[in-house]
Amino acid sequence: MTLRLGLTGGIASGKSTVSQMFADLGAIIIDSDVLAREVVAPGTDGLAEVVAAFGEDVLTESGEMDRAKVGAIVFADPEKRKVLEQVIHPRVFLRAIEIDEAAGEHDVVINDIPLLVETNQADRFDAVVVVDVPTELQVERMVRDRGMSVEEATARIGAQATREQRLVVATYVIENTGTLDDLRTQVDAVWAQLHRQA
Ligand SMILES: CC(C)(COP(=O)(O)OP(=O)(O)OC[C@H]1O[C@@H](n2cnc3c(N)ncnc32)[C@H](O)[C@@H]1O)[C@@H](O)C(=O)NCCC(=O)NCCS
Ligand SMILES: Nc1ncnc2c1ncn2[C@@H]1O[C@H](COP(=O)(O)OP(=O)(O)OP(=O)(O)O)[C@@H](O)[C@H]1O
Repeated sequence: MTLRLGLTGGIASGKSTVSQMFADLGAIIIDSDVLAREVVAPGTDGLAEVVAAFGEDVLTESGEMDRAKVGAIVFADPEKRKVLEQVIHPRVFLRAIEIDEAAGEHDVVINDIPLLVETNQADRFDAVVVVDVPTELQVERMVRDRGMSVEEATARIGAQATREQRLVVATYVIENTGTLDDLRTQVDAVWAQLHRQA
């Protein structure tokens, strides 16, 4: 039986790092952030819809979506964020299902979905893994690694579900407050439990 997992957590909680650790153990990863880029790549109907909604100004000179510009617009205005999500989310969902359905019978498929709770997807998985970190650590990582201001980092966190809302749907919680070795120990433990569950 294919085992289907949802993996979620707040921005900069460590989802991609955890995904990579599961991939090293043999899981197939479906990364929603990657799909969200593919569905607005140049030449897609997704990008055409973004331009129809936000104007040609959100394109770079080479015709790509200017992510910094769109980010500045949508994280300052929830209505505009909704417009962007209405273009991107259904397309990401369909692509994820397609990839998921192609998985083999013995595979563990991990769907890395930052907005799993916000988009109400917990029920479609056999288990949900939540990567949990204190908000201050999220801000610290975004400022240190992504050149964001504290205000920008706080705006992104404010656009997401709370830690508590995510913990409600968690089958497994991974606390990412220690070292990468601590993180790997927890990933290994979840992997072992999943195989007992299967
Ligand atoms: C606004 C955009 C252009 C900013 O691009 P940028 O390259 O700066 O960020 P990136 O896409 O790498 O996202 C980084 C993180 O931001 C957070 N985030 C992204 N979109 C959203 C959103 N709509 N609401 C809340 N948080 C979000 C997620 O934690 C995500 O992991 C981009 O995030 C986007 O297209 N968002 C809408 C699609 C979406 O909801 N993606 C997230 C899951 S599918
Ligand atoms: N335990 C840890 N110790 C030190 N650095 C870490 C740890 N976990 C993650 N990081 C670092 O924190 C940053 C954020 O991690 P990562 O990219 O995995 O988060 P994410 O949840 O996937 O982010 P996003 O929501 O933007 O997709 C990365 O630079 C990563 O290397």
